[in-house]
Amino acid sequence: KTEIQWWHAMGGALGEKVNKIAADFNAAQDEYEIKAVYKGTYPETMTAAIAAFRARQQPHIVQVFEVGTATMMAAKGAIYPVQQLMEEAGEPFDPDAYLAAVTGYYSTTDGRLLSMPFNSSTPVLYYNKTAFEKAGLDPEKAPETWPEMEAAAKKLQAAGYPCGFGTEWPSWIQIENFSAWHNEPLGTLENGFGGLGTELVFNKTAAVDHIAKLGEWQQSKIFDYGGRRNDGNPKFYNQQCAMQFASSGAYASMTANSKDFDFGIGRLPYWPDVEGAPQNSIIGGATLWVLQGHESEEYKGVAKFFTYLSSADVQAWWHQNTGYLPITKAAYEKTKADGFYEQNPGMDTAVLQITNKEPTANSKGLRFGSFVQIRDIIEEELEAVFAGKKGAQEALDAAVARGNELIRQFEKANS
Ligand SMILES: O=P(O)(O)OC[C@H](O)CO
Repeated sequence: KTEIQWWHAMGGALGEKVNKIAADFNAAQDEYEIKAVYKGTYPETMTAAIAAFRARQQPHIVQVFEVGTATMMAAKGAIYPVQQLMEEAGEPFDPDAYLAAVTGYYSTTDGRLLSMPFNSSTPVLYYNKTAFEKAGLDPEKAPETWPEMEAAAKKLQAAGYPCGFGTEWPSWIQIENFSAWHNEPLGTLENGFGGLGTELVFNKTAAVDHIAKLGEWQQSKIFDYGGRRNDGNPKFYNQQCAMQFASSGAYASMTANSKDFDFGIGRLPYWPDVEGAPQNSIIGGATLWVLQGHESEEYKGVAKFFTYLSSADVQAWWHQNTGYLPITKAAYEKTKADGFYEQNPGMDTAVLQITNKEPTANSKGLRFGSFVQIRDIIEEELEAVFAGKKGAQEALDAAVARGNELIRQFEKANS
């Protein structure tokens, strides 16, 4: 059998599901063997793949989170664009079968898909329904605005919960998606889609007041910071925080870890005084990038695997079991026809939220060079606010200045 290496960043409950997809593909045919290998967090997996490429030990497929897109695009000799791969492997492929919000993020300006859609997500609000009942809140209704969030958090604290809400992925949810949802720019030139000359501007938008509020709320634990990536989720699992912002793709681990209470899923709240809000949220999660340097027979196997992975059955199963978006129109239609959303209220929140309105220049996604490093900078500055060391304006000014420096370096290296 021809072996194909797939490096991924899906641990825990998600890792088991990735292994099942690989095992099912391996059992469904006898020419190719997919070896799924867990390489750690998203940043660790991306770094490992870059190092492996330099040492000529690269896998065929690597899962890269959405903020690595501009960096991967710039690594021209290292990547094998998927649309080209599918054509050269003679594999039937229709980019229009995927949701526009997903293909738009991962295509060149002339509409050619670069990486394979797989696990796209968007942030949502998970809330403890049992806690809502105890606090006299309606367990069937999530707070819709930030003032409603504050009021709900205070009631939950009065009912004995130490913290109102926490957040996963602080920059992704509280800055990047916050900006799109409020139709505010993160940067110029359509958030970087319009060219490498872009610059960050989120120190001049509604994001400043929002981060100031989070800093203020941290004092009374209406909001309680729990760390980067998904490090804060245990505070929700152990019922310290009664609400948690997290990826729609956190659903599998939410289900596995929330045995003692029921949870509901709501949309991201918005500030009613910001015109245009709520707009639409943007996708996160990851796609599968194919790396150069392997045999054409192996790439045929990669193409066959991608066809399998994108089939309505596999995608609908993945979506329904993980909370990641149904990335093809067929998987979405199948899920509706299955009656899944009636049986699982809230599981359509993510797809409704990314399609809430026609995307604007501020809400179709972001494409900034070195954004993996910029996100670290943003989170470092946010942590200074939450620790009471800096004001929101000062911290976001610093994040923008430091981020723009990296963007200028990236522009120089790639033009
Ligand atoms: O937890 P995920 O897979 O939805 O990813 C969240 C962020 O988009 C990662 O950059």
